[in-house]
Amino acid sequence: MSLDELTDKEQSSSEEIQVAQSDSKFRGLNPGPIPIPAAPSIRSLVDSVSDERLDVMASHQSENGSGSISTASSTVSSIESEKAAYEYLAQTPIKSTDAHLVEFSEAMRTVAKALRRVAEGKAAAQAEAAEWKRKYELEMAHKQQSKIKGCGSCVSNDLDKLASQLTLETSASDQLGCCGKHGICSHEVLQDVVPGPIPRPNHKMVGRKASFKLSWGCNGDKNGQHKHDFVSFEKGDITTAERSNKQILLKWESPPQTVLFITKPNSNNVHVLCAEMVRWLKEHKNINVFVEPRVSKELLTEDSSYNFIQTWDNDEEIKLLHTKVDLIVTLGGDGTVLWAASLFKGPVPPVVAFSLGSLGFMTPFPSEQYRECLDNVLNGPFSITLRNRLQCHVIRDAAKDELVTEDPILVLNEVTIDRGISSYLTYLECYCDSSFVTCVQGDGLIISTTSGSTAYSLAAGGSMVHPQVPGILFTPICPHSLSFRPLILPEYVTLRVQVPYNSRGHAWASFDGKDRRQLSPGDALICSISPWPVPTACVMDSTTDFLRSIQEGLHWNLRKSQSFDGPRD
Ligand SMILES: NC(=O)c1ccc[n+]([C@@H]2O[C@H](COP(=O)([O-])OP(=O)(O)OC[C@H]3O[C@@H](n4cnc5c(N)ncnc54)[C@H](O)[C@@H]3O)[C@@H](O)[C@H]2O)c1
Ligand SMILES: Nc1ncnc2c1ncn2[C@@H]1O[C@H](COP(=O)(O)OP(=O)(O)OP(=O)(O)O)[C@@H](O)[C@H]1O
Repeated sequence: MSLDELTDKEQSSSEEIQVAQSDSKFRGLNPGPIPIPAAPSIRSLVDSVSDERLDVMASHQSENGSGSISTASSTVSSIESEKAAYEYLAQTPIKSTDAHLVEFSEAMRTVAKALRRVAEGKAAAQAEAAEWKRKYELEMAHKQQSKIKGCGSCVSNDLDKLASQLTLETSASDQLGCCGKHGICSHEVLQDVVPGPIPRPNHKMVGRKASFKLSWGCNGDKNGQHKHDFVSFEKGDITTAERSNKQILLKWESPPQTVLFITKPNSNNVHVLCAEMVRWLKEHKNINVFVEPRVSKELLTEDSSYNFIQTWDNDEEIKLLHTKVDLIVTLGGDGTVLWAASLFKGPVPPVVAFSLGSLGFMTPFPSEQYRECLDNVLNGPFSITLRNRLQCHVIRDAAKDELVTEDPILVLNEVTIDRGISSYLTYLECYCDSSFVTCVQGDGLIISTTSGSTAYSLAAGGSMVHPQVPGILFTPICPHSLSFRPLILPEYVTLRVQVPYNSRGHAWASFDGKDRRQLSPGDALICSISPWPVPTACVMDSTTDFLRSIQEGLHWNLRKSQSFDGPRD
């Protein structure tokens, strides 16, 4: 076959070639029949080897240091392999036979496979490095917290459990219950006098945060206790009769004293209601109130009698808010709940979300009845939904040798990786723990919590999932494939999304619809469930509130009933 014929043939066989390449690249399995590559395709194979060479060179430091790649039959240097490929090309006469080409294609495939394996090893090493960094940070946090008075053994247990969760060996439900067998103690990290801004003279000193206990129970369950051993092996029988998660109740053990308000900006309704609620809480419940700096300024400008409100001045003080605040009240829509959650990079106090938005999926409390609702919550007990968050790390290829990586970002809804302003398909390699999942070619990918399942993931065709279901949703955005169905993965996995070196463009990650970050070829995003969920108060209970939201918010399965008259069996 002449070169001209080969060039003509390339057009028609390009799809086959792409499939063959992706087989060898991503699965490392027997790729099946090999299409005969045309001359320009040989060139592209060499180019792809060249691209991957960069990857291999970059990964030498994190590999065993030998600077060589081990394959089943031989050890090949990536640079040598490329050189050899070019030499081979130079030696191959234009009138080479199909057999030569097939042989060459096989050789290139073997090299590509080996390079791929090295690239995967590198990505795994990066993921591992990120985990170790987090463990180190945990250790530092542990040291800091051990200075703080409280339930010392609980802190250490908690951190141990947290660390073990990071190694992805325990389920979230196992972490629960540090102080008591059937609940969670809230007072591991509290101290008598908390650091922070100096209170104004007429401020009541905040001593300790309110103490509470969580218990698990459901209607008709008399003992109301959570069974930890939900999988037991007795007399040779395995049973799952006792479920890990039942409706969770929060019962105050000491009265809550401090409430933080987070409010939607630029809304007059919200502003008026906030001013009214703040005053009511102070005058009728003697509650200390924190508001955002913007709101503090607004209220004090209007009326100096609001001088009892407290606020913060900088990020360091925000980091301490969780040690002072018993309850968060949000006034707005779902976006305000997301905003409130984003302020807390660690533990989050229970959130009471009042609906002042249009949809209000996570805002079940009616603002008109705020007195009654707040009374119920302040007195307790009340049901909560523990909403998992995803902890996302961006790992930069360019910063692979640096000790300090970017801070993790916590999302309540989802992290989205999309094509941003690029007009090319996103090209993303996805791994779940150490297994290759798939390669996304389309507009992007949504990695969502179950709370986020009714947000962007839903719009992209994902399932709606009850927020207490322990899972992570993997939902493609406009995949250019006929068979890419969304997945739901277990909560204990770590997902890694990598922009491959041979990607045509950049990808963009956004976190709960905010904080867009560019991902360049070689960069990766690593996500796992965070140990810090967002506890949201329920009006009724988790399930009733969820069903009410999908029925009233989304008009789920709304259809006129069929009339009685008409044909019958
Ligand atoms: N095509 C889409 O549906 C699409 C596109 C971009 C972003 N979003 C969503 O918007 C969220 C950010 O919300 P925002 O209020 O800051 O932006 P926004 O003001 O653009 O509002 C987005 C809409 O999504 C709704 N929403 C948010 N979280 C939800 C949830 N968990 N369940 C059901 N509905 C939910 C909100 O009520 C609002 O109506 C992102 O996390 C993402 O899920 C959706
Ligand atoms: N306290 C806040 N500070 C800064 N931005 C906020 C705050 N609260 C909410 N936002 C932002 O304001 C936007 C609108 O908020 P929200 O979604 O609560 O209102 P909405 O759009 O009226 O309600 P819905 O989402 O139900 O339609 C969101 O993008 C959110 O991130």
